[in-house]
Amino acid sequence: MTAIQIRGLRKSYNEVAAVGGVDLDVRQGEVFALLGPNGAGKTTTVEILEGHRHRDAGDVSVLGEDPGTAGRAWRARIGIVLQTANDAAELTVRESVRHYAGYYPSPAPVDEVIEQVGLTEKAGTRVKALSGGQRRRLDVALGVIGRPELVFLDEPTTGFDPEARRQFWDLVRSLAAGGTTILLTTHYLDEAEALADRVAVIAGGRIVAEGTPATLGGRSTAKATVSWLDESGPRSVLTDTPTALIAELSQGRELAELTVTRPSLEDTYLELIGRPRDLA
Ligand SMILES: Nc1ncnc2c1ncn2[C@@H]1O[C@H](COP(=O)(O)OP(=O)(O)OP(=O)(O)O)[C@@H](O)[C@H]1O
Repeated sequence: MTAIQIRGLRKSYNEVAAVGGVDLDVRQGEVFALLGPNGAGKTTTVEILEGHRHRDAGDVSVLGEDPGTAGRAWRARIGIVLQTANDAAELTVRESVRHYAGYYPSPAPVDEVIEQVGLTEKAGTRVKALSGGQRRRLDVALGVIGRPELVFLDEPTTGFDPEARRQFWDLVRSLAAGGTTILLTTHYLDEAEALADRVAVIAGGRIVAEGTPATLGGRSTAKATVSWLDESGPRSVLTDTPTALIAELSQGRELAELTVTRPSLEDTYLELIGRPRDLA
């Protein structure tokens, strides 16, 4: 089953193309990450999927409906984690989550969701007294309280400390394990690698690559770099067969400072966005 289907999506702002013909499928139950530099068109695409922005052209289906015309019942099936709304600062965390629960036909238990986002100790604290990272976790709680089938997470861990990021990743994994489809935008390549079943890279309003984090842009078949130190200094060779090369070089002796590396997701990503026109 397809949760999101996009065909030929276009959107311009005053003649400037923000999204210039995007095709994309997100399967039900998968965690899909949309990557791309600032201004690439991620937010525009996501806002169209959320029904918050009109498109100029193309077909879009989200949970079987066109977000441009879908009604309240559809809206209750999706969860949107906004980049920090500043309302309800006087309410406590629990009051705030309870308030949002009232908008949905079958919300999750309030305290369970507060626990899931790691805010149990802050449940009685006023929203205005939360730290930035805690506030962000509350945003997530508000986005998932309605037990959505599909959750949009827009740069969810910006400003999190490393421990909070790991906890947040666990939360995303537990949502995914429960069958929730997740569309994530992020600038953190390690986050995409840790969470996403598939990723797409968008640059200049077009998809320039799509695949699993392991195979994106031919990463899994890329040559390996074998590096070591010999009498003449540091050496490095790019090869398809690192094992054979090391066997030949070492002849049974130790090679100093030996490493074998393949392109990281970040290396591949940077290469992809550096020459999007070649690949489009
Ligand atoms: N309301 C708007 N009016 C005019 N231009 C806009 C508007 N919103 C976005 N744009 C332009 O559309 C392009 C795509 O913007 P978008 O916000 O979709 O990018 P993004 O990939 O989400 O970037 P970021 O990583 O910075 O959030 C940019 O060139 C941006 O300046």
